[in-house]
Amino acid sequence: MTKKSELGAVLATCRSTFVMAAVFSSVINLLMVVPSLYMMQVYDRVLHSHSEATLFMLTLITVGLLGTMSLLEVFRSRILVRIGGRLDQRLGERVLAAQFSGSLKRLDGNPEQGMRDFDTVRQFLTGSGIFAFFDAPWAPLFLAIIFLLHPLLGFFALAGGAVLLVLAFANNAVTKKPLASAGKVSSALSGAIDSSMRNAEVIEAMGMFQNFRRRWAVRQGDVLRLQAQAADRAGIVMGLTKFTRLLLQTAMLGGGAWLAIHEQISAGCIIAASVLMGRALAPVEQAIGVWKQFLGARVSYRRLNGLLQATERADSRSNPPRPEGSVSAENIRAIPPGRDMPSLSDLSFELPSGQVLGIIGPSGAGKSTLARLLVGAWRPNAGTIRFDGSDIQSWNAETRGTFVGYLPQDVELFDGTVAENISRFGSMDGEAIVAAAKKADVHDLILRLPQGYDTPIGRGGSALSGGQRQRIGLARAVFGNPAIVVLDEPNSNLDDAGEAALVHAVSQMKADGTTVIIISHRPSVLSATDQILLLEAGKIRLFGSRAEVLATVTRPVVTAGGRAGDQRSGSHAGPARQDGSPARDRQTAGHELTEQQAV
Ligand SMILES: Nc1ncnc2c1ncn2[C@@H]1O[C@H](COP(=O)(O)OP(=O)(O)OP(=O)(O)O)[C@@H](O)[C@H]1O
Repeated sequence: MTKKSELGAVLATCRSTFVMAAVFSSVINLLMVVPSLYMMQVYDRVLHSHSEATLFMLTLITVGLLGTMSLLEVFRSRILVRIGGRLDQRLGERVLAAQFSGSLKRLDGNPEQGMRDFDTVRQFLTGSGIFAFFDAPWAPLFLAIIFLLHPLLGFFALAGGAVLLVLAFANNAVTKKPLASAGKVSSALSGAIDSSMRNAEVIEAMGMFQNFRRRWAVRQGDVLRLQAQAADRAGIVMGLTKFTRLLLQTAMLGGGAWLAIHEQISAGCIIAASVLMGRALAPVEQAIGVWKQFLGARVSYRRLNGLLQATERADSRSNPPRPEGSVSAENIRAIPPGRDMPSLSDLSFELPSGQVLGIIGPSGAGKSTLARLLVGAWRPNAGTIRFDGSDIQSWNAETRGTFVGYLPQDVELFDGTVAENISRFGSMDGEAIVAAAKKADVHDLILRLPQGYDTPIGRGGSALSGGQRQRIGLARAVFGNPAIVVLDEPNSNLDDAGEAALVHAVSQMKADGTTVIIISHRPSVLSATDQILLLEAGKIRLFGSRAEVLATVTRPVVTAGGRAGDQRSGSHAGPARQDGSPARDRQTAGHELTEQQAV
């Protein structure tokens, strides 16, 4: 299976079910020919024989045939439902994974759409709309039979089909624009509602609800106006379509009667031609009804194919053995999604296994960006992050997660219990969960929660305080004794006790030989580090042992004087600069570190 045709290949595996549905369609359509011609005979015979018994018998047989056809239609629908099941089984999880990975990479074209696109394609393939495509190939047969009955009737049916087609295109043309605009406004609106629901507390606290309501009402008004415009236009075309169909049927009966009066056809032919024309035009009518659905499904199919192509399958990596924990960054350059300027450039450093590295630097220096790169959440635009010499991308995320712990700046716990969150929603190994909680020094805190480890924490961890979330997030990061742990400002919400617990946890990890990378400005936390890396404007300003870096960073109070300006150039990555430009160093880190704070 090539990556390019992944979706097509899965659909191909559904081919047998499609074929069965098509076979049933053929039988139904063939059966349709039989009763029509049969009814022709019935009426001719009855008209000649005047026998009520014959009429009764033949009518019964015709009803039997029509009943069989309806049963086959039921089977046809059931087959399509099976296709839906197969699609789900084969593709559903893959699409979900592609959507996740596409969102992570912030792929163009809204990867969040992935599952919705999948549903659209599936609904079309398994809905009644697809019957139009099964039935359409039979329309020429019905037309041909009408032609055989009488060429005039054949031309009439053909012209009727053409008129219906024109109406279908007209319907599409007049509704396309307002519907597209309504869709755009409506999806922006639902995004805005989502965001206001997430920030409901801010809205309440600052009395912003009425403003939001007014904004919503204006945009919703636009959606309704555009939808009404499309519906009005579609209504006119639908009305015209209905009228045309009735006109065609009546005209066919009238035309048939006229031909019968002139003895060109038998009376039974009138009935047969009318039934056959109904059947020939049915797919055209059906197609009119589902045309929009078809176009939507086609757009979704293409978008989904693009998403599947852009996101590789998770199991294609080499997955080297679990690393000891040495970390290196080589010439890293990282441009955040949607930006032109790099947040990090020319960044290289090496950290031996088991060391604790502190990363400091002013706001926007690129610390969180570096953290995301180090755990593989983002990929560098150039350069490589390695664990024990292997590119971290050579592990798939699931394997990498077994030896990497990460506590992001926004902790992000998920809906579930405390235990589920700590175990990362994996196997509920009670011992490992408690061990992680103890390592993060949060065990006692958890026991004090209403249901201990089974306490549900609500969406986003809303049932917990900021500090509690952060400490449980730390337990999640150290769950399973990872070899490398990256903590992004793990103490931003912690009180003194929490911070002491954090320092204790870091010391314990260090004792266990875990490599810890910790972004923080607090001296108490930095006291646990072996090395410190000072980032400034996306570049390494200083990198070296804690004592050296902190000495350089905090020296300026004594020496700042007139040296600030002339020392500004020449900063580059490397070990702690003994010739550092103190005033500048002071400037870069001084917002966060004072000489009193520094250890
Ligand atoms: N998801 C993102 N999308 C776009 N730009 C981003 C994103 N994340 C970070 N950036 C940009 O990258 C730069 C570095 O941001 P980063 O969050 O890494 O800084 P930081 O040093 O962690 O700052 P802080 O100490 O305030 O958390 C900033 O200019 C920021 O605007």
